Amino acid sequence: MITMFSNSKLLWALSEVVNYCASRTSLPLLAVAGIAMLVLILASYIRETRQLPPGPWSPPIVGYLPFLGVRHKTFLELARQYGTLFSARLGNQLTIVVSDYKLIREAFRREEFTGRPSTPLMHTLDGLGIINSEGRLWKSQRRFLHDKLREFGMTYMGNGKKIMERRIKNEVYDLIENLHRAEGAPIDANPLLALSVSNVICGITMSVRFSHGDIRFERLNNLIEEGMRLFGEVHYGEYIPLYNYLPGKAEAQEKVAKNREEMFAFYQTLIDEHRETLDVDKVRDLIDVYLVEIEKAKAEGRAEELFEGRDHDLKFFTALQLKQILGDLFSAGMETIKSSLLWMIVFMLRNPDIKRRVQEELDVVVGRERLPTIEDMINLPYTETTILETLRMSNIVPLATTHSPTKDVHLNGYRIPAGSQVVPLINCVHMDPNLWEEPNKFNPSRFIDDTGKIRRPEFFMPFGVGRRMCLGDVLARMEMFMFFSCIMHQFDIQLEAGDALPSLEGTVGATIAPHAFRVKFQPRSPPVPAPFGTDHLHLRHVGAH
Ligand code: HEM
Repeated sequence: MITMFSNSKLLWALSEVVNYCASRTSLPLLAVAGIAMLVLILASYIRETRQLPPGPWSPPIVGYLPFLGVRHKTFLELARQYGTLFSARLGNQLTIVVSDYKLIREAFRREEFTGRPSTPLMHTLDGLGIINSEGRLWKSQRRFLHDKLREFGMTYMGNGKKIMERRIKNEVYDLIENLHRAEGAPIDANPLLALSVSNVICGITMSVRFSHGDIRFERLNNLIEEGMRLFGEVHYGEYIPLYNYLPGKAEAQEKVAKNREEMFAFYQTLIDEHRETLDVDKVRDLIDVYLVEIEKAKAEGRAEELFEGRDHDLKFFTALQLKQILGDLFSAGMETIKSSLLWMIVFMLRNPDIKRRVQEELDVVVGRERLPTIEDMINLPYTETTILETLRMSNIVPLATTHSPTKDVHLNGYRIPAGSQVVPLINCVHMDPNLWEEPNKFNPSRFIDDTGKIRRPEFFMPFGVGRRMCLGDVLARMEMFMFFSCIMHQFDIQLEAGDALPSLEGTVGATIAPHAFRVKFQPRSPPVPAPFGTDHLHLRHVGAH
């Protein structure tokens, strides 16, 4: 406690008095000095707590954790009670929740809010990668990835758009072929979407595509799913470190580390293969991009400085940072798109009028002779706003990622201490009746202005905002448009007679995804000649067929 308040000269002087009295064994003086010190500590604690945003009372040690339930829902309730900026102690972590869109924008544009909280999970990941890194490593990696991913087509500008469209189109055509195979019978679309969406991101990062029924893909997916479940199990340990020592919890933690090792072994095989065939003048994917950087740094004798000197495995050619980047992009780029597409299907099943309007727009603008392309996006405002409305209502990442101030800062008159966890409550912004008319109604037209153009209000923030906003938003928008428009163009999606409408309550995991449901993909007539039998660039199939 004394070290906690070491900046207070008065406390320091008092502690000197206590030490002096203790050395002279002057008991009455010692008691008085001790009490004075306790009073000062208490006063200082109260003063500091008073400067924090208001929030619910909570017991010591566990804080508000026992009452937390489903985090984004509980936070919504607390925001209604304590306002747009509130604080709550969760175990040993102070959490600050922001639900006013202007405050979220104000905070997240500031450099100080780009830190990540220091929790046991963050330590497992060694602060490497892009999602969990911070400081100089994050800054340099974010700039590097931003530039390199643009070169691979993650841009709306120039030739890049065409490159990316070609990648996505191939996966869309494969998906359509696979959906046709179901011959209109009810299916769970989840695994097929997971495969197609994974192939897009794995193509960009590792030149790998998986086939339907591929055991390596199933294993990777199982590892990710198990990772999510295990993360749920050790979740309290993020707030109460001793929790991880309870029976069963240490094993769960060990399993998290083991799964990560297995995934990294998979990436390592691919990295080794890339290294053997590397042509520095002909980079194929993100692995090559990193290998070229690493080779360059080695040749210039600055390998130790690469990645801010954090990747201690570089000298063993195992490139830990590269593996964490591959893992980050795979997990961030797969689950999000897949869940969003599943929600689009759910909303279409629940709103047949809107489904018909989307199909009419596609038929008029694209016609029945070909499939939609990225070029059509600008002429398909109703299709595009149906995607935006899905993002608004599904809130698949309701709490974005947790930020942590790198130093004490002030926001809206309150003190936000360094190291606290700052959470933007995006679901609150997206469902606020003061910002959206009838927020519970699925209405794509709310994104269309009087001139028929698409408008994106500044309180629409599915990709987060500020310096750490989503790095893959351009890819995400292209993918969602291509997959959704082509599915809607080719199929009429329907429920099996007697099946209940899929619920709007999602399953909380890495994203909020719809509960499992079955849907029929009825080919639309007249049949569309699709350019199937696709060209898969230079991608390599891995695993068994
Ligand atoms: C519908 C699809 C997606 C949604 C809704 C989404 C949403 C988000 C959100 C809310 C954040 C956190 C922003 C913050 O905390 O300030 C984020 C971060 C991130 N996203 Fe996405 N995302 C999507 C797709 C993608 C894709 C396809 C990629 C892959 C390239 C990707 C890569 C990332 C990365 C790397 C970060 C961390 C950025 C950083 O820490 O600097 N996301 N995303």
